[in-house]
Amino acid sequence: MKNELQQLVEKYRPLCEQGKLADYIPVLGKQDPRSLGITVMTADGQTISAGMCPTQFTLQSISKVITLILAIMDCGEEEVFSKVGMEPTGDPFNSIYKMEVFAHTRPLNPMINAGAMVVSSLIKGDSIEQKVTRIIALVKQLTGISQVGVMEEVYESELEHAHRNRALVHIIKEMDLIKDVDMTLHTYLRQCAIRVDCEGLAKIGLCLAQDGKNEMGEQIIKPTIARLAKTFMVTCGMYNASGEFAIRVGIPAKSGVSGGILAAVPHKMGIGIVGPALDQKGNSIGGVALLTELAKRWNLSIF
Ligand SMILES: NC(=O)CC[C@H](N)C(=O)O
Repeated sequence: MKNELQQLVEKYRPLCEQGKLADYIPVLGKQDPRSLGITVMTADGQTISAGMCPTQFTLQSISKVITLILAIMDCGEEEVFSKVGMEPTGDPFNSIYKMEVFAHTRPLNPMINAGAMVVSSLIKGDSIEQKVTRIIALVKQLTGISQVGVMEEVYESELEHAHRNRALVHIIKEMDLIKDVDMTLHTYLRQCAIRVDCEGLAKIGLCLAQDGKNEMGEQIIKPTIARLAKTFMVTCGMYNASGEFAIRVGIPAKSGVSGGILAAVPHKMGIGIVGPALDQKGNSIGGVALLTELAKRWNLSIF
């Protein structure tokens, strides 16, 4: 298995040169575009890693899955879904288009930036710090990494250029979906800058794959919430490439502009990938290719 993974990483590493770093967050533009790595953690207890990847990277949009889980734990499904919908948009993650043109009363889903900011505002805590500490606590519990924290450099870098997210947070304020604009924006940007590694992502994936039970068999997330998270990953997890990804790969997955991909193969394995060079829709170009071939070889599609 290790050799096979290593060969696949080597096969797709050259493809990374065709991708582009997410330089709209300047610090992310400094990553090595040729790095690509993967960790697979199986339900029967094996952990296999291959490739070369940054030892640590930020969750970015992958954090949207974690905060959705936490907000539902905190407030319940009913309250969360009174403020954010369940439908894919078919638009880029930071698009303002549908928020405006169709005068929706709430963002279409929790995996786009507007929806994720509404979700972050629902997390219990009286300050940015309290909310983010609770998000980090869940990430620690899920990944088993004790050193989880915010990569301040990435947070600062994004904050300086967060014009579109500032626009979106004001739109959701106007819709009366959040109370505090600054608290919401900063909580969201800090959750995006939480540091993880490939193994951590694979662990989160395995926990979701096992209906909320971690590798020790402890129930960390209720099965109903784990199911909900996986369903959103299938319908909206890969931005406006989610349809094609479901057909070609067929695994619940969530990507981030750091090049990370979190994937959960029900009852089989969790997969963590990072490859910072992105395709046009913002997904890791090498990571998606790697996962596509892996899904075929190992027959991983849930469909
Ligand atoms: N797709 C992403 O990973 C986007 C996350 C990023 N922090 C942003 O809001 O733009």
